[in-house]
Formats: sequence, C-alpha cells, structure tokens
Amino acid sequence: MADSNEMAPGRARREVKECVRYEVDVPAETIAASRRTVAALPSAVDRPRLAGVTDAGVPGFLYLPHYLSAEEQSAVLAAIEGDTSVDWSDAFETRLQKHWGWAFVYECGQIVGGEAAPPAPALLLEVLAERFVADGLVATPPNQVLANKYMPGNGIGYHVDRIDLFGDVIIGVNLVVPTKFTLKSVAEPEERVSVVMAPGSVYVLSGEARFGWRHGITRKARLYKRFRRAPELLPDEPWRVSLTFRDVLEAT
Ligand SMILES: O=C(O)CCC(=O)C(=O)O
Ligand SMILES: [Fe+2]
Repeated sequence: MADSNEMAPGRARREVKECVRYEVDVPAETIAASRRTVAALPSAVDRPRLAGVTDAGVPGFLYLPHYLSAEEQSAVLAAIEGDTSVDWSDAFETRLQKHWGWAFVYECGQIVGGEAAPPAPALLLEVLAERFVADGLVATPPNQVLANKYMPGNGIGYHVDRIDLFGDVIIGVNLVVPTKFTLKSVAEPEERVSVVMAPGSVYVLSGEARFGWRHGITRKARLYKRFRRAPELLPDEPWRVSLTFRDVLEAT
C-alpha cells in the first residue's frame, strides 16, 4: 500500500532531491487484531463520555463526541500551552507542533529521523492516555503525544500515518474548533466518510480505518488565505488544536 505522510516544509522539500516512498504490506491478521469496535467498549450508561460513540460505517474507526467536558478541554489546552519542556516547532509553514515522548525530523513530506523527547504533561498521560486504556480504546498507553496547532482555516493533507513507524492504534483529540474530518478508502478512492468533530471529541483509527483508509481535513481556503495574507485583520480567529496519541515503534 502506498503510504504518505503530511506535507513537508517548502524549504526542506527544495533541499531533498529524491523522495523515498514507504511501501509496507500489513497482514490481514494484524488489521483484524487491532480493530476496535463500538460493541466491545464499556457501557455508556456507566461512562457518559462514551455516549454517542459511532464507527460511521468504517470498520475500526470510532468517533466519541462527548469525551472531554468543557472543564477538561480547558485544562488540557492549558497543559499544552503551559508546558515549557518543549517549544512549538515550525517545521511546517501551516501549523505548529509540540512532540512529547518522541520527536521527529521532517523532510520531503516524510519523517526522516527521530529522537527521544521529554514526557508529555502529566494531565495528558495520567488523565487522557490512561483513560483511553481504561475505556478499551487501546491496549497500552501510547508512547508519543503530538500537539498540532493549525492556522485558522488550515487542514491536513490526506494520509495514512506511517505504518513502519507507528503502532496499529492511533487516537486523536479535537480541541477549540469544530472540524470536518474525512476518511477516504485507499482501495476505493470514491468511498469517503466525514464526521464533524466537536471540540472535546476523540477519534480512534484502528483496523481497516488505520491501514486501509486515508484521513485528512480539507482546508477552508478563503479563511486560510485571508489569515495568511493579513493575520492582523483576523486577531480573534481561533487556531484549532489537536492531539495525536501514537506508539512510536522505534521507541519501544
Ligand atoms: O489534527 C488532526 O486531527 C489530525 C492529525 C493527524 O492526522 C496526524 O497527526 O497524523
Ligand atoms: Fe494522521
């Protein structure tokens, strides 16, 4: 399966002459074993944060609209902004990133290197990662947390997270701005499914959704262009923040 990752910074793209493509076949058993299902989760009566969970028709995908309360969202955002152990990096022109647990160097649209990074703030590990395990979203706490902070209107290109670098379950948290998240089947590119993710919602990519579908967020071109042209004219336009929890295979 052809596997792509996010856009690279323009500067790095010019410096690298040849882009490496990563082709990895994932055995059907691995895909089936990693698949999370709505039916296997604990009861939403006992855990209201699981209310309304759906797979939106994509096996292995889970969307949990009510995962974080308003207070928890504020606390998580404060933890992301307040953590001074890592700086926001600007490897991409369109968004800022903080990596905890494991950091990456990007070139040519690909991750080309990695190194150990400081642990994520306790709130992200002890509240979120542990809760993901307790709720059955993933078997063990992910060893990497990535915060992305997107310029107003900006999205992320359609991609499968690198299957040679990352484990088989990926969990994302959407914060600040409601966002249309779209999955496109790799085998049937016309087949696509979107959910509008609420602030405080969580999604899980496992099984087919992890390995056989691309995911991405289409840019709102007008807003994005206006912001890029004159950010001082849009001072109150919020920046979307997301968290991605993954297992970096090299780090284990
Ligand atoms: O911002 C998001 O929700 C998506 C992030 C993502 O796809 C990634 O980090 O690989
Ligand atoms: Fe991704």
